[in-house]
Amino acid sequence: MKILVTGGAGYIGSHTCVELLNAGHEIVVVDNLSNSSPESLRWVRKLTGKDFEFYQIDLLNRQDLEIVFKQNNIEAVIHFAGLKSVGESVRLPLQYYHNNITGTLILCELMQKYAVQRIVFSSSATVYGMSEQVPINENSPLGATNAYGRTKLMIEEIMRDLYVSDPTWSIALLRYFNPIGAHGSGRLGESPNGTPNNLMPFITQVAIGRLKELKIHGNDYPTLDGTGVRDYIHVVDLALGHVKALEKIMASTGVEAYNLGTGQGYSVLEMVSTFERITGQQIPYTIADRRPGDIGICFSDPNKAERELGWIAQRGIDEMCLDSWRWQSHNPNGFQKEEEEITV
Ligand SMILES: NC(=O)c1ccc[n+]([C@@H]2O[C@H](COP(=O)([O-])OP(=O)(O)OC[C@H]3O[C@@H](n4cnc5c(N)ncnc54)[C@H](O)[C@@H]3O)[C@@H](O)[C@H]2O)c1
Ligand SMILES: O=c1ccn([C@@H]2O[C@H](COP(=O)(O)OP(=O)(O)O[C@H]3O[C@H](CO)[C@H](O)[C@H](O)[C@H]3O)[C@@H](O)[C@H]2O)c(=O)[nH]1
Repeated sequence: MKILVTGGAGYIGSHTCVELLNAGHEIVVVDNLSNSSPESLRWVRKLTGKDFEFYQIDLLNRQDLEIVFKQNNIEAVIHFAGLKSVGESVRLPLQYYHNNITGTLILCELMQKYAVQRIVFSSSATVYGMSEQVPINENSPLGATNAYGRTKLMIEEIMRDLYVSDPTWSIALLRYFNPIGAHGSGRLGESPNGTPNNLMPFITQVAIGRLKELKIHGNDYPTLDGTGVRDYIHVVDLALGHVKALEKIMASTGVEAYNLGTGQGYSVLEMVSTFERITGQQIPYTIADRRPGDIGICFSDPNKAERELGWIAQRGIDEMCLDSWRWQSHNPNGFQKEEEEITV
């Protein structure tokens, strides 16, 4: 029996593949490589010493995806595949709705057809919208401020309807806070296309000299130093959360949302000074205007995941910064090939 990992070549997916294989699961990966490189899967194999099947397939192609279900004995799905850029989703809403929602519908239809009724879905803290009440627990009000966030909310609702229609489904909706960091080997990490939107890849690209300076988006929020506060979580902890969620959905039916965060908030300036202290690199910055749509403070109450999944984030902010930097310094251009010469 195998676990189907959609979007398994991506940032969080590839780290989760490592932890699934390390935990003794067999996997099969589907990814269209629209935002990733097959290099990540090569490293997953190398780091774990285990092999698995990879299908370069688009979820929107029902015929191709059905072949995966026919050729493999799948017992559960971890569904990462989706487009994730907030700004792009505002410009290209139809593309986001089509890819994320239609892709999920096709996946779930095939799951139903092949009686695979267990799924772990990549949701996001973005489903809490502009909520300024912290810590945020799973019962906090939901809302979306952009098309990307709305796809996550809609998919959560679709999954709830699916469970109502058939209570043999078992579904975990994992609401990630801010994943950063990289595999401790420095061989797997986040490899954004173009200029990064998110804080940590921006910081590491300043440190490596690809970008000149960080622009801090606002220093007039009601936080300790005025800059935005977020709940950063190490991607390996996040990956381990998927292994725990998988165990949970294998053992029971239902549909449940879980926050995956540390429960601790750090400001942008705290992130910059921690990164500088841990890596010895200087991060020049300027203060710019607030970024439209940003909130001041966002951090999780992660207790439900601890209680019900037996999961708790172990890695602190120092390790997150160090691992992000190790990845970036080993791979100055991400997965864009120059590292080919590097030997392990
Ligand atoms: N990284 C974050 O900050 C964050 C936060 C919250 C939620 N999430 C969600 O977690 C999931 C994984 O995020 P990530 O950071 O690893 O992103 P990523 O872009 O690195 O990974 C997503 C993968 O899905 C693939 N993909 C996209 N559309 C596809 C399709 N139609 N068919 C097949 N493959 C497709 C991409 O090629 C990519 O490899 C996404 O659903 C994202 O929305 C991410
Ligand atoms: O160049 C930058 C980038 C970010 N920031 C600040 O750094 C903090 C974190 O910003 P990110 O863009 O890294 O993360 P967000 O919390 O804004 O958003 C991310 O996490 C959300 C979940 O909380 C959603 O999943 C969303 O899709 C994802 O991009 C914010 O205060 C932001 O204003 C800067 O100052 N400069």
